[in-house]
Amino acid sequence: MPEPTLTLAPGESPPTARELRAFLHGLPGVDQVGAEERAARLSTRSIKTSAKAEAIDLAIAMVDLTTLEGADTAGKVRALCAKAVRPDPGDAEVPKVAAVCVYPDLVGVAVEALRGSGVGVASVATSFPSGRAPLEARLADTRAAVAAGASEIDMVIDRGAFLAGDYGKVFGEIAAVKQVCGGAHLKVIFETGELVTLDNVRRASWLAMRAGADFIKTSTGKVSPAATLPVTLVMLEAVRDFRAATGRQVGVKPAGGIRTTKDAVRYLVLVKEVAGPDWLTPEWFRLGASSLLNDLLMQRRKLATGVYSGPDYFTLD
Ligand SMILES: O=C[C@H](O)COP(=O)(O)O
Repeated sequence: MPEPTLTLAPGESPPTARELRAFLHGLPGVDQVGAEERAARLSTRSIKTSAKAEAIDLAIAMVDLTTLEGADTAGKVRALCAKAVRPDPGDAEVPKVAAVCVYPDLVGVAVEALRGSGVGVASVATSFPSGRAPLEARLADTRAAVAAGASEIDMVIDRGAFLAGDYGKVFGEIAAVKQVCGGAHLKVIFETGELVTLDNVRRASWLAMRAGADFIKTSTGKVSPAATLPVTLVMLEAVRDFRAATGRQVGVKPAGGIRTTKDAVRYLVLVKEVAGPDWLTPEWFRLGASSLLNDLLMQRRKLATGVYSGPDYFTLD
């Protein structure tokens, strides 16, 4: 990996567009076949029953429980928040999730419902999911979400600018959003299904981390393909190498299309094998999902009781 010559110290001026391009195109190319093969190999790894129980609880604690529909209501968000704090009303041992993720206008409702619970409130500010709005509008969206109490902001990058090679624009926008985040953590969404190649995923990862991302996130959940194991593998390599180069740890959040316990466990194996156990906590790894939690709860109950409760047992995610 190249030396971290472009890392920004506080107050330091950002790299020029030319420097960024040279840096990002100087990153080693991703061996696409190798990445896919390694992800497939790790995904077949089986884990013992006791380890599976631990993995399920860890996965629950890592969920960003998400609702991002045009039809979302305050009532739906309140119900989701209750579920986030107490995922299984019949079992107080089930951990709470990491955060509830909503549109900016519903942040206040979630903040109120989650007060004192320790569950975070994440908001997809920046004109999610397309990001197609003037920067000022995206910054205003972010400011409003932070002012309403969001502890985490999930921003989308301008994929058009990125694909056109306008890395300076993307860098500047991430840095600007980071600035208005204040104390809120910034997750930067690449929409990897639109980035075409794994080389681009690696470039976007380094670009976002250098611009100040606290987390890098695969997808909005609105574009297919969304999260995949090979894409997440490349992002996990990037955060591992970035920490080795700069000393700063950045989290990873695959999101979109993650629906089963089997999928979740595959991601956890990938985290441990690629980035390492330091990332195996909700502080550094999240699963963005609107309909994963119920499967985790059903599999958890089945492991504990031997009986499969069925999808009707739990309230909707
Ligand atoms: O950020 C999270 C995603 O929007 C969730 O996607 P999903 O509905 O496919 O689980």
